[in-house]
Amino acid sequence: MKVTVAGAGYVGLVTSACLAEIGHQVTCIDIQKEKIDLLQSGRSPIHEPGLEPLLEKNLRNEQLHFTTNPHRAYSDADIIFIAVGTPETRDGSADLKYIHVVAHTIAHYIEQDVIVCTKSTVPVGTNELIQQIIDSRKPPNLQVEVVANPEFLREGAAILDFFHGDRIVIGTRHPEAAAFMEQFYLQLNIPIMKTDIRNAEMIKYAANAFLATKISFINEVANICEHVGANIEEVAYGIGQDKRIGHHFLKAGIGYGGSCFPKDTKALVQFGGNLKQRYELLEAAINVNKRQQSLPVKKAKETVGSLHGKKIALLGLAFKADTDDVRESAALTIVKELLEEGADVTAYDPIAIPNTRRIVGNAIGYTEDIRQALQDTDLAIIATDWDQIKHLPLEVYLTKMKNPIVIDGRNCYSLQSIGQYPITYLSVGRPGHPNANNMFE
Ligand SMILES: NC(=O)c1ccc[n+]([C@@H]2O[C@H](COP(=O)([O-])OP(=O)(O)OC[C@H]3O[C@@H](n4cnc5c(N)ncnc54)[C@H](O)[C@@H]3O)[C@@H](O)[C@H]2O)c1
Ligand SMILES: O=c1ccn([C@@H]2O[C@H](COP(=O)(O)OP(=O)(O)O[C@H]3O[C@H](CO)[C@@H](O)[C@H](O)[C@H]3O)[C@@H](O)[C@H]2O)c(=O)[nH]1
Repeated sequence: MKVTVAGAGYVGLVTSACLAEIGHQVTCIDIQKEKIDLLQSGRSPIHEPGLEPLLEKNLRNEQLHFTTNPHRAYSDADIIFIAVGTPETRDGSADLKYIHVVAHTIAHYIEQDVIVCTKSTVPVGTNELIQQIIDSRKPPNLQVEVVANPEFLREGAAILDFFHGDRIVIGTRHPEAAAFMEQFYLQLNIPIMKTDIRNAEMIKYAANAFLATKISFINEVANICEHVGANIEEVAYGIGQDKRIGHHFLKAGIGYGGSCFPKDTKALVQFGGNLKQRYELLEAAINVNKRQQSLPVKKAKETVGSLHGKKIALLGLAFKADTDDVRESAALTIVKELLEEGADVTAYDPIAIPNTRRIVGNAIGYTEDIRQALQDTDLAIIATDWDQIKHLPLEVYLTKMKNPIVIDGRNCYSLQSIGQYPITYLSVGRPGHPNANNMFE
């Protein structure tokens, strides 16, 4: 089948590479020429495990093409996936400007009947708007059916999620389009849920809101654990054993980041606000997350006093391991706060330095050598649970740092192993925190 994917970002590239891999003829279009030039040379603009080999292979065997030419992309497509960005506007709502442009472009260039499938995360009602834009501008003899098909992939595990997702959601009012989509995805052998457009749109926001709330919930519990001398890892395991709760997404830390949870939770709150329907639980989850991202610097000040002139190693910049994405990363909040305190910061990350430098510039130092980052420092803050950090021999903190004080925002080390070294160690929701006390005393 001839498939076109609009947008060569995370979702667009993973969708393009995976659909080519299962035998479709895929054309991926983007408006950024540099991105398309890079992709045509077989290189990926993003770091995603397993993506580059799939891109290379399918480019070579001509299953996959990249273009900036809308006529080439849209005129003879059987199915078009929209995967353009829906970033956050100043008030937190989703900015639909890329969606509007792509809908206009599709209407202008199509030359045959086509299904248009929206993978971008869009507020309820947007797919109906896309349908209206296309219907009012397309050649009158052509039939276009817009389907909501939200994407649930995680960065760092995106290829795995494409082939082994928990479900595929297909939202359409049109039985033939639903049957077409079901057939299209059949070979993936993933449970398919067919529903209407608005339900599909809402499912995506509700899923992200639930997961973000689960993280803020466990972080709240972690903060209480710190003050009563309990251990959040034991507590999370204990509650997760209840099948109704489950073990996933109960890892306490310095909050969620990335391109989705922060943006989609704010969009849902804003969306509710427009309907005069406050979403108070989600507002609280967002506020808890904000506070959580500020915990490392707060703990640093409580431990060493003024940070002015202190030499600090920031270990990890990406919003989570296995990605070079720093969008809404807790590390960026930490950098901002450390700079406000007048600290001298050197950041380590195996792959996210270029993306960070684009935002932060040279206000901090950077290194891909973790030992160099720690050299002669007064304090280290861990912001990402990279394997390189988790597997660092703990002696390195003693041999490299001026003062071995480690504030671990991702609970990278077991208390047992860290306890064998004279390191001042503060993690999230585990004993050893100086504020710990016995509430029953
Ligand atoms: N990143 C994720 O893990 C993820 C997962 C699920 C859903 N989503 C959602 O998918 C959408 C895309 O996310 P992303 O992270 O891939 O975005 P992104 O910002 O990385 O990429 C979007 C791409 O679309 C391109 N684009 C903009 N207008 C275009 C047009 N008219 N024609 C062709 N290309 C155009 C941009 O140049 C950019 O390369 C968003 O709505 C996001 O919320 C993202
Ligand atoms: O127990 C946990 C799990 C995650 N996180 C943090 O939460 C953030 C998001 O992690 P994750 O969900 O793994 O990454 P994303 O790639 O942002 O994926 C989320 O956002 C995507 C975009 O909408 C969805 O498609 C995915 O289903 C959804 O998991 C990261 O900062 C993690 O460090 C925690 O702090 N504790």
